[in-house]
Amino acid sequence: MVDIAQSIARDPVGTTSAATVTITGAAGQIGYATVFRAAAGALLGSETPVRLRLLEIPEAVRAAEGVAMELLDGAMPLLESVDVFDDPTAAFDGAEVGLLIGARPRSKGMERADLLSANASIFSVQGRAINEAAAPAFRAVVVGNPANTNALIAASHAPDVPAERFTALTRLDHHRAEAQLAIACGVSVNDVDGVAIWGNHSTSQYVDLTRATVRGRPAEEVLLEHGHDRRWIDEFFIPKVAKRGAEIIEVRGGSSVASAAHATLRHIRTWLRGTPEGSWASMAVPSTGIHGVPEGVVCSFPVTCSQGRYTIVEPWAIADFSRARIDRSVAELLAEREAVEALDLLGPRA
Ligand SMILES: NC(=O)C1=CN([C@@H]2O[C@H](COP(=O)(O)OP(=O)(O)OC[C@H]3O[C@@H](n4cnc5c(N)ncnc54)[C@H](O)[C@@H]3O)[C@@H](O)[C@H]2O)C=CC1
Ligand SMILES: O=C([O-])CC(=O)C(=O)O
Repeated sequence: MVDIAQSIARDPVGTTSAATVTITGAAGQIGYATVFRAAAGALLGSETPVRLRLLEIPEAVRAAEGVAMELLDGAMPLLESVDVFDDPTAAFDGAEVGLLIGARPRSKGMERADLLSANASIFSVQGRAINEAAAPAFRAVVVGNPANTNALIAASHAPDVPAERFTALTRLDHHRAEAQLAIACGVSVNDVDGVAIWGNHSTSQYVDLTRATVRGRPAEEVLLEHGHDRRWIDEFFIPKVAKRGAEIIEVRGGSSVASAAHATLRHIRTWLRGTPEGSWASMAVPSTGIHGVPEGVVCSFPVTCSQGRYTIVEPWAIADFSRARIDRSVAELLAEREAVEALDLLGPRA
């Protein structure tokens, strides 16, 4: 079977064959915000037709059918088909891309760690379904929280699918960091580059500006000109980005939806279509032991992408300032791993 990334890379202008995309939690908020844009070309490009397979729990299947009806009502030229399932194995049949969104969101006052026991079992079931039914080229992004550890669980139950195909979403954090950096420097997001998110998609994440640039100059130098020193980065900027999810819940009255959908689409699009020359994105991926992060956790790193493959950026001399923060977030990932091991949720590949 042709890998969808190679197919897109080979023929970016017109005759790419349809891709099968499974979206879980399709009747939920992020699902609803994602499916229409996926059907309109924002996921795989405006040349690639899509076959959407929507997975929901039985209680929400009717709502998902309503979403499918609306998709049909859009008369969307790229939408080849849309089907609704409550059986994970049927939903992942032939899937080349999986957007694993379906899970409970947190509400006011909850930490993302509180979702571990509520959501983890979903991903063992889906990992097994993917192992059984997905296409050989399958790639997944896990959005449902705690996203990194849910991706680890899914991968552990899918031993026949390469582990590196299970990733988790930290692109939203990456976008948040770009936006806050641009605001602090009074420039457009188009003028900033090189931010990186390390570790867990949680408040322990390390938002790294050490390689970031603003109009090609070191971001820390430009921030200083705007009155923002290293202390400001540590005490204001990093927590601002890491706690943005809670701030949105506080202000909007519900967790991030459209920005999460947008980041999910960009994550897959970047993976399949590549990062611009000299630039990187942040993705949570199974650690290879690189950058001092042990194997056995799904950790966010700066990555470059080309032809459907991502590569964690080459190790650089990480300052003590950064090292301590990366290690703290990795320690949290290791603790989450221990917690799911204790719940017996890791599968045969663990
Ligand atoms: N990684 C990230 O950057 C972000 C992650 N999230 C997470 O995304 C997840 C979804 O958020 P929302 O869409 O706002 O929640 P929602 O409650 O609006 O929708 C979740 C949907 O998932 C469905 N679902 C639950 N269990 C399922 C299963 N086993 N199979 C298929 N579908 C299932 C529910 O029926 C519901 O329709 C939450 O866990 C949230 O914390 C949210 C924002 C950002
Ligand atoms: O904070 C939450 O619960 C939702 C989320 O993951 C985010 O907005 O980053």
